[in-house]
Amino acid sequence: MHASFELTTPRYRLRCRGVSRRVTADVWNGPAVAEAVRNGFASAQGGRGAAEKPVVVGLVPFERGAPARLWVPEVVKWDCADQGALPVRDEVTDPVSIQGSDSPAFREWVAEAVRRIGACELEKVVLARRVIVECPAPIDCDRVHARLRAHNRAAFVYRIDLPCEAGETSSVFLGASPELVLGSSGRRVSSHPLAGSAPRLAGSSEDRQAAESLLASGKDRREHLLVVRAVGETFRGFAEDVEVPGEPTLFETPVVWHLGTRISGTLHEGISPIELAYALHPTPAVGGWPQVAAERTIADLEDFPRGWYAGLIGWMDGEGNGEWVLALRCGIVNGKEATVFGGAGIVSGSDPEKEHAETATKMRTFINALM
Ligand SMILES: C=C(O[C@@H]1C=C(C(=O)O)C=C[C@H]1O)C(=O)O
Repeated sequence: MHASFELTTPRYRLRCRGVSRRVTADVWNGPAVAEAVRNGFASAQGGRGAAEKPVVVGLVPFERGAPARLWVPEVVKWDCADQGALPVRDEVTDPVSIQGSDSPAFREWVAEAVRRIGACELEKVVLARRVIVECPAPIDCDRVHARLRAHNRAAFVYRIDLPCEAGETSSVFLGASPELVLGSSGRRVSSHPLAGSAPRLAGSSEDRQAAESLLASGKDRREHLLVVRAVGETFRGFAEDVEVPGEPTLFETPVVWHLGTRISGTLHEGISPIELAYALHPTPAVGGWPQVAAERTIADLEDFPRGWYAGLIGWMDGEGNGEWVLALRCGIVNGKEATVFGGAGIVSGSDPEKEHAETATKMRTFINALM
């Protein structure tokens, strides 16, 4: 099977090919997945066609309970992060059509979520929508990938071949995520949840003003705090010396400002980081709070399955090192067509028009690389 997995971060570039061992992760249970990963490492070690120091890479879907796709690749290549300018062919691609760029349905979902929040059914839910871009010729994934990397140097940029369902052509999942759900270095673990967003503005003083207003916004701070509280609580169940800063800081991508908080700790002895990743996911940065009510609201309102969007993408080795990031600012390319995803956190006081605009801003990360 031709399985290609690439992750470029500010610190390294990981490129994998082929499948040496599959890791069966059909049950949504962190310890069981950790055990399957350990078995994958054990059987890959010394096995024919295995990489020297095996890693497990793959994807965990958004939906709790749906199977993850994890494997030990055959060929693993580590490099330094991209240095200098990237060669990017910059011819313009005009799409044939863009479906869903204006979504009255999304505004209705937001209004309905605000109503449910007002009725105390939940405090926060992240609602997403998708746009389908059709291009005149098959989309050049190498070009989109190079542009994502060139434009998003601080991001986790990924490119993964998605398996084909019977009768379907294969598709490629590409994106530039700003959000680390779990990084681990031995037993040291950290997370950098983001929630609360404002679009970047053209003038530098206007842009700075937008950032300061975000930092001062009560609505965005509440939205952010729900995520930080949930991630901090989960960390405390799995780690010691947990540090949760009291104040968020500003985090920028080329298109949007976010509020972010870096949470850290030391994993309890004998716990695999994948167990903590499973316990964290999906955080209220992409689901909501309380979790079950938010997931029910997403299932009730959104009209498409999220699949890998808002899931986890990452890698880990047998020594506790790894990084799992959120599959955001992404699209799935299939021939001439790209399906692009974007979501926004809804809390009391959310305005449907502004949330619609926020999802469009987030989708620009991918669309700017496509066109
Ligand atoms: C849901 C997305 O982004 C998430 C939602 C955010 C928000 O609502 O402010 C911010 C960062 C992400 O955690 C997305 O990019 O699709």
